[in-house]
Amino acid sequence: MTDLALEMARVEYAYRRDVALRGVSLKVRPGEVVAVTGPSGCGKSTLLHCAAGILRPQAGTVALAGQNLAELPEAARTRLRRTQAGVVLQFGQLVPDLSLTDNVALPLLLEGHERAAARRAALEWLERVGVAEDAAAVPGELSGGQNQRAAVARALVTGPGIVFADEPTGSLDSQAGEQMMELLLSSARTGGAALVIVTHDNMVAAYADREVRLRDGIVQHEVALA
Ligand SMILES: Nc1ncnc2c1ncn2[C@@H]1O[C@H](COP(=O)(O)OP(=O)(O)OP(=O)(O)O)[C@@H](O)[C@H]1O
Repeated sequence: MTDLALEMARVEYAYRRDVALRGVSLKVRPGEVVAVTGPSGCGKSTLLHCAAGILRPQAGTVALAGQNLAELPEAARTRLRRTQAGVVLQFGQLVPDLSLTDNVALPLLLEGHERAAARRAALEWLERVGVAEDAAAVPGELSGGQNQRAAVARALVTGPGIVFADEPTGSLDSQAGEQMMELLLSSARTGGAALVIVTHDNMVAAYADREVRLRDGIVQHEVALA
């Protein structure tokens, strides 16, 4: 049996006063593309951060590649998160002082890969996402779209089983947004990764196999689109 890329069961998460998730369950199969939609404040980003192991839910479970995050010791959990879950945020969130190559190599270096090999792998991904000629530039010298492309390369360089993207087209115009979606989908396919995209954008949801709509911290409905 193939493990699910992601399995969330009855996940609850509250910030100090705000209850953001009230028992969310979600299964994502390997290679599947899921859009998470819903009104502002319904818990989409919180769901994504719990799924990617960035936030720890107060109740419920999250498993990546069949491994329950809560049952792992801290180091193994960090490692699983780094190697199994790629994350792309709205503004790329690259390290400003590092070149694109070093930004993309970073997750591999953190995993103990040798520097030359990490940089080679980073360059290969920068080439795939179409910004190889900017490899030596730092993020401040490049456009939002170029930085987003590098962020996609960084999310995929470790060969994760799943990529989480939070409003990946939010800072782009509609044409650049569509190019970003094509890139995310083709990159996920090349890397064999599932893709979970949090979005307000109907255009983005149209690329998904399934739409999961949240409302007030629970799944309101799921629709198969493919
Ligand atoms: N860091 C935080 N501290 C306190 N409350 C927060 C924090 N982040 C989110 N919240 C609250 O949790 C709830 C869910 O927020 P979340 O950002 O997950 O929703 P969202 O659907 O992603 O919203 P948007 O579409 O506007 O980005 C909201 O009520 C929000 O105000």
